[in-house]
Amino acid sequence: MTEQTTGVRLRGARVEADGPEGVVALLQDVDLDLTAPRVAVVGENGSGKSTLARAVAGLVDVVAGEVTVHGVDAVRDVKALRRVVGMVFANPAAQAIMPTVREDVELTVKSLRDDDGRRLSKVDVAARVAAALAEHRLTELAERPCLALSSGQAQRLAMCSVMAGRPRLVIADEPTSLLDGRHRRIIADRLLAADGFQLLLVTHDLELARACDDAVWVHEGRVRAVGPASEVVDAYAAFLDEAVAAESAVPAAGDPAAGNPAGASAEARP
Ligand SMILES: Nc1ncnc2c1ncn2[C@@H]1O[C@H](COP(=O)(O)OP(=O)(O)OP(=O)(O)O)[C@@H](O)[C@H]1O
Repeated sequence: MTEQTTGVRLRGARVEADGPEGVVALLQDVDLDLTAPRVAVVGENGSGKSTLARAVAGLVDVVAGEVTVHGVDAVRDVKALRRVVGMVFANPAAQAIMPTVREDVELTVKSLRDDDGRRLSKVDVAARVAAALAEHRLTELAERPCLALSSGQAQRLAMCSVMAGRPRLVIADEPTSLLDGRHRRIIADRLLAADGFQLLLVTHDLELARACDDAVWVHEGRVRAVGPASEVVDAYAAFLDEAVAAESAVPAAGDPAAGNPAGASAEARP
């Protein structure tokens, strides 16, 4: 068997969880070959996007099938997987490990090795940490305790610490959800540059998803569509529009606007 050494490959992947009525599949029959530099993952709440991201990151048990990430068997060799994958979680507060911003980035940089497999010198580490902090507009916050960061600052730190590890695959789960417009642009541009890494971007931000090369639409734990981002995102957006239209056509109890085409749209109602 030839091994795919770039990109992400899944074959028949299945993830399960224990539900009140027994085992349920959170993901099933997932076959994907993701080789584009930037791949968006879209889908409704609870469809399985984060589960897919976590399966690729080796953070959930894949009970059946194969997952290969840049040549690494993600199901059986999680230690090797750690060297090629960096993941930014939807909840950045859970991500910082060290007491201060600088130390958190430093921890990642210290794990790097030079081309000969040697540890980096102290001078090198300090220079790379300073560059990473500057790139993510965190220099002024370098000595701040991680626990004192605002949620948007914590999201930027999470991104900075992951990027500083120079992973071949960056998995970002809603990386801009907590950011103001300026920082959303900065982080989005950095991610979409996909400079030296492949990006797997889980997002509800369809503008961001469209800016990727390819997209995967996850629906009820299965891949509903995969292909060029503009096509997949357009299909998903049309599905959402239809779902909203169908819902607003059904009168809800105590809601006089429901079902009235001249009334408030579903989005406009609280
Ligand atoms: N450990 C678990 N045990 C049981 N069910 C789980 C578990 N983890 C996730 N789920 C369920 O699996 C489904 C998919 O969850 P997932 O977080 O992957 O969705 P998502 O597409 O990322 O959603 P969102 O857009 O809301 O973040 C959801 O119904 C969720 O409740």
